[in-house]
Amino acid sequence: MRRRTAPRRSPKVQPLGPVQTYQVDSLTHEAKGVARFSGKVTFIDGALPGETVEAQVVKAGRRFDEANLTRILQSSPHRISPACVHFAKCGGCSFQHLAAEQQLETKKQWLKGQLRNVADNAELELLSDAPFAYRRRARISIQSQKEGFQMGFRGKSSKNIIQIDQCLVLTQPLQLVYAALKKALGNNALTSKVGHIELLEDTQGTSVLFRLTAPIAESLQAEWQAWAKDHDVVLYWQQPTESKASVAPTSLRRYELDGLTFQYHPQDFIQVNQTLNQQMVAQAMDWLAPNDEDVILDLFCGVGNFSLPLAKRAKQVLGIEVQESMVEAGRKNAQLNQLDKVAFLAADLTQPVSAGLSKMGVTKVLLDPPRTGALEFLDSIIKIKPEQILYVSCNASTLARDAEYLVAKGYQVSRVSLMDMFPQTSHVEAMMLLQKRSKLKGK
Ligand SMILES: C[S@@+](CC[C@H](N)C(=O)[O-])C[C@H]1O[C@@H](n2cnc3c(N)ncnc32)[C@H](O)[C@@H]1O
Ligand code: SF4
Repeated sequence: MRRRTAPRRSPKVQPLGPVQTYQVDSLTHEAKGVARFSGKVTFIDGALPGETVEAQVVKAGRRFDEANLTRILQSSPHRISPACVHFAKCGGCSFQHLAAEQQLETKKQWLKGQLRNVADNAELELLSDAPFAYRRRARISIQSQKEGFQMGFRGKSSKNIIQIDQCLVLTQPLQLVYAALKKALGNNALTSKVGHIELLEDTQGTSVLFRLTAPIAESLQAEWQAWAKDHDVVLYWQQPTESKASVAPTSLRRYELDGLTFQYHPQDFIQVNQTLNQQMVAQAMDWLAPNDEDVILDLFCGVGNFSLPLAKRAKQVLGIEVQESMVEAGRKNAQLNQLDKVAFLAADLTQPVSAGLSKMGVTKVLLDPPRTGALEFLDSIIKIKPEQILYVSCNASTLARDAEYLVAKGYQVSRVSLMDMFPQTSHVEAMMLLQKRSKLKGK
């Protein structure tokens, strides 16, 4: 018997509010203008501090409203014309309407505000580089439609894919690959069998990884291999049944840093901004100043981006990472670079690690956790009593939370730096050096 399905309830659509005039006071870290109307906070997409704008409420809440900018009555002196034609719709960038130096100022203020309880007096140092053409990795979405296909990124205010012709934050070689791909995919049988495409640029050149949603014929695969050869691109395929593409050891990727070579699978984590990564690792070596008496833990170590440079300078280094495949890559990278003072361990750092860490005589700890931070592992770090902790963070609020915990347990913030890894976006990366308080007092 056929089951009757309940009629789908359409989502409740809120009626649009009237267009009203707002004075914009400040900017959220997600680049929304903050204004008040009759005392109620309103977040206005696209509005800048100091501006008088007209906006229409699109979502009314109990505590705040969200509104769309309809007209700028008085513009901010820091407003600029976005360089990318897709900026209004594309969810990839949020700050292109704000001058580069003001973007940095906004990020500095946001980071300072987050760290006010632990580093109120610390001078905020800065690492930054080119405002565009910095992304050496990107994930492109593909959506096949009757009338053609969409290739691009998710939209700002919807999950829909926005058709992108050129993305200015990609490195120049990736922009060329993107354009060539877009041309070749038009009307090609592959288009309806691909969900995502991953682009990568490193010391090996550029690569394209197709994440297939359905198997494809060998002849089609051969056709694309020929395309890749013509465009000097390495091609990888992730089959619909695979969680990661199968890649032969001879086809692994490589990048270089600090005179070292790092080999990795094209889907392993690597830092997206190559220049900033070089500056960041150099700064970490400078601040932590590893020497031949230091025993150092590199937590959340990936394929050894910090562990190997540390191992060039320290007595002993242990890198810990949850992904077995990256731990294995770290070990191979140590061999590749003939570094024998570094070991790697696979462990989940949301749990205590039973590897006798407190007996190692650890002097310094470097940690670079994901956005969620490292709260669960902080007690384990404190137990080891390192003299210094270098915290690399991609989320200022979890950094602030973790730093407050460490400060309460006897550490003191000595240096903080904003690292502008992702210009034009609201992402804030930071580095913080903490010293054991007794050490600072010379006890
Ligand atoms: C921000 S990346 C940093 C990687 C590396 N330090 C680098 O610079 O390339 C964070 C790393 O933490 C790892 N990770 C995430 N959750 C983890 C966990 N619970 N335990 C251990 N490692 C974890 C990820 O696999 C990733 O490699
Ligand atoms: S991510 Fe690329 S396409 Fe999207 S707005 Fe930024 S520069 Fe333009």
